[in-house]
Amino acid sequence: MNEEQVKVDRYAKSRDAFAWAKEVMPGGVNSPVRAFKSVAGGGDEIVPVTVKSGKGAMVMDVDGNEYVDYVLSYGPLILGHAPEVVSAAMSKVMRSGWTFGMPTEVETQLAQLVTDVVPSVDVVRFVNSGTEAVMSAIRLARAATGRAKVIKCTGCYHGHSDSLLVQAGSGATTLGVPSSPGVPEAITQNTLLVPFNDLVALDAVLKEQGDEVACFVVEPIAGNMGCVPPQDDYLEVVRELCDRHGVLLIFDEVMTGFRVDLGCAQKLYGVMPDLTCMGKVIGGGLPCAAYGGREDLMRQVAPDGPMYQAGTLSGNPLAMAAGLATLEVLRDTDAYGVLETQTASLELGMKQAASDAGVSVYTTRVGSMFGMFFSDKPVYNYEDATACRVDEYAIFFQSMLHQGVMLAPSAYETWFTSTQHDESVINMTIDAAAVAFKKVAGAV
Ligand SMILES: Cc1ncc(COP(=O)(O)O)c(C=O)c1O
Ligand SMILES: N[C@H](C=O)CCC(=O)O
Repeated sequence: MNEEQVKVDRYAKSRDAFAWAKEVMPGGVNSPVRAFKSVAGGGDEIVPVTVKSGKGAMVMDVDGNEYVDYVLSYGPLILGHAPEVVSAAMSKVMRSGWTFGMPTEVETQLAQLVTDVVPSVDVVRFVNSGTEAVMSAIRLARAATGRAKVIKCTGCYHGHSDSLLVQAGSGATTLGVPSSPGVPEAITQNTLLVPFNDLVALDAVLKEQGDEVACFVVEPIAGNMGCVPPQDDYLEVVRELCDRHGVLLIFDEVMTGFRVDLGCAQKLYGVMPDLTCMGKVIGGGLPCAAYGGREDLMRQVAPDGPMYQAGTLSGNPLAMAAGLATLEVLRDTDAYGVLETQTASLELGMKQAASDAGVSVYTTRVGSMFGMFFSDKPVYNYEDATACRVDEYAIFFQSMLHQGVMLAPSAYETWFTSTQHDESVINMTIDAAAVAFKKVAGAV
């Protein structure tokens, strides 16, 4: 599509849909990043695309435009949109009732699979969102240690619970709201911050306040300031430092869990946390998350123990069935091999296209998590990530959108691929990127 065709409004129905949405929802959305605010400065007047349907690697909007999707609902859809096997599993549940507030066999089946494949998880509790999973794991860490303080990394995002909404990544960075009004200082004063990938800073905080710290919570691969993998032996040394100070280590694997390996990032890197938070892929695209870990810790959760945590829809049969069907495919097929090959060729193609256009980018990748920073330098932490040229990302995003490639509407989100992102859609993406990089080069 050329520039003139783009000007003929191919987003007319999305524009109308969004105008209506804005009247009745804050910003017209139910999660801030969806509002396209941080990519509005790319030269064109754009509105968030309103989606009608999705199949495989593609999403379709209300105007009938099709896009190769690298958002994938921010990670859950590792098998692509509407895979038959997941839809069949959900249909079965739909015929026999989908919430009871009583135990069902499907939740135990999913719990069994999770505890079988995630090395550090002996016992698991299902909840409805990643936010709840991390909030509950921290409550458990505080209950188990009798300590109040929590250490988190700048730029890591652990959901929107009050005590963790401090220098958080994702939408909080995108919108320039490092911490939100409405969170009293009394709540965040127990949250200590260190940069990701910085062992010296963690060591220093632990030496000073370690005996007051309940846990260090970290994304093993940071995915909410773009995709930032851990350096060399970062996670191993983190484990040692936590042990030295009696501090529990919580891996927030809401994004990485079942995405980078069936055994999650902990298996990939061979470092075992005390508690693990899971979300996204574990529910196959339905609202579902979980926290789990060492038996002695998890037995402190009510009703086995005193740490209270509950949920009306927790372990919801529809979500359990979708999650179980998804994880079974991941366990029984070469899904991770396919994802690795396809995403490696995406990375290679993007680097080449950028270099051909003379645009400097720094790419990162772990399996099907991909990051591309408009930067001359490597990105190891939040400071590096926020120094990138986000204005160039906005131009790139808009050009990709017009050419039928849906990227996250923020420079600080990870790109995801699915098993359905085959050679043809990857090649189409790389061709579009060649045009988009030229547009960036022309604009600067
Ligand atoms: C690493 C991480 N933790 C926690 C969350 C919060 O999960 P949710 O949005 O399901 O509450 C997210 C994503 O939003 C995430 O990426
Ligand atoms: N980065 C967030 C989760 O991983 C994106 C989801 C959201 O905030 O809507």
